[in-house]
Amino acid sequence: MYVRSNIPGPNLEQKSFEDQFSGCDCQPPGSGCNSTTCSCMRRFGAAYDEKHRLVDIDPYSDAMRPVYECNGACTCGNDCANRVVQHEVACDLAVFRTPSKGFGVRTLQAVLRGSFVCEYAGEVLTREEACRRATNLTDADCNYILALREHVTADGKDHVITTYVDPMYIGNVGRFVNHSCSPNLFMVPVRVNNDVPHLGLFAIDDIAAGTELCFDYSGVVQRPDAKATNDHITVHVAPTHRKPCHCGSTTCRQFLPFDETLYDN
Ligand SMILES: C[S@@+](CC[C@H](N)C(=O)[O-])C[C@H]1O[C@@H](n2cnc3c(N)ncnc32)[C@H](O)[C@@H]1O
Repeated sequence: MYVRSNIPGPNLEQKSFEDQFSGCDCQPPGSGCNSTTCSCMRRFGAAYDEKHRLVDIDPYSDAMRPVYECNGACTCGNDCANRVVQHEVACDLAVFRTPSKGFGVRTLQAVLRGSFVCEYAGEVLTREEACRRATNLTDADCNYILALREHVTADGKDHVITTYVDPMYIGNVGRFVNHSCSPNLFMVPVRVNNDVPHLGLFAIDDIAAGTELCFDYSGVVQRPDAKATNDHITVHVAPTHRKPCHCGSTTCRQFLPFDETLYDN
């Protein structure tokens, strides 16, 4: 089943997915939203430039400021520059059959660095449901479950917020985006109406029309000059769970990233 954006999976309340944030009172046309006057942008600054591209991109850093877009309670209107991921798929994409990775996605148009491409949308799962589904997969199945971990500091303490998204049964085109050890997309959690993040995929660099789109499933983007290494891959997992990677990159780590926490309950 197709969804534009994340929806609650079993045992998750619809309420958390409804409008919860208050809005700005900036006025259209052109919204007038900017990081000085707009209450949505004032906290963390402008995330996007006037061409709707992410500013301050550093896909290789594991620290990035949160992205909060204008939302349903704002008066600025749909043309506001602080609304990007909520507009869904942003360029012409085609799903195609790859030689060794199942289906994949390619862009039919050139994509500029920092541009939003599409969301990785699906059912948001509890940890228990994510583990149950992961454990039921056979080695031949595609694994679509993505665990996003956000490290935040609040009240002087460090917290990890984990969001499990599964587009296997219910999702959008993002479910067909394959892994690469030298990706051209990276994932940014973006919040719009509530605390449930949208998993936005953005271009790391300019991408030519016809290119396959991929992101690094580990959530860590290696610098282009990095040497191939398996260091970050947990070695004590059952080898049957580890799938060979066919990304073809010269810095390929040979196996797809594997999240053992989905198998340890
Ligand atoms: C999110 S799905 C991607 C879409 C999938 N290829 C399909 O046909 O629906 C993830 C699955 O795709 C396959 N896959 C993705 N990237 C791959 C890669 N670099 N090498 C081999 N298989 C890959 C694996 O089976 C993985 O579990």
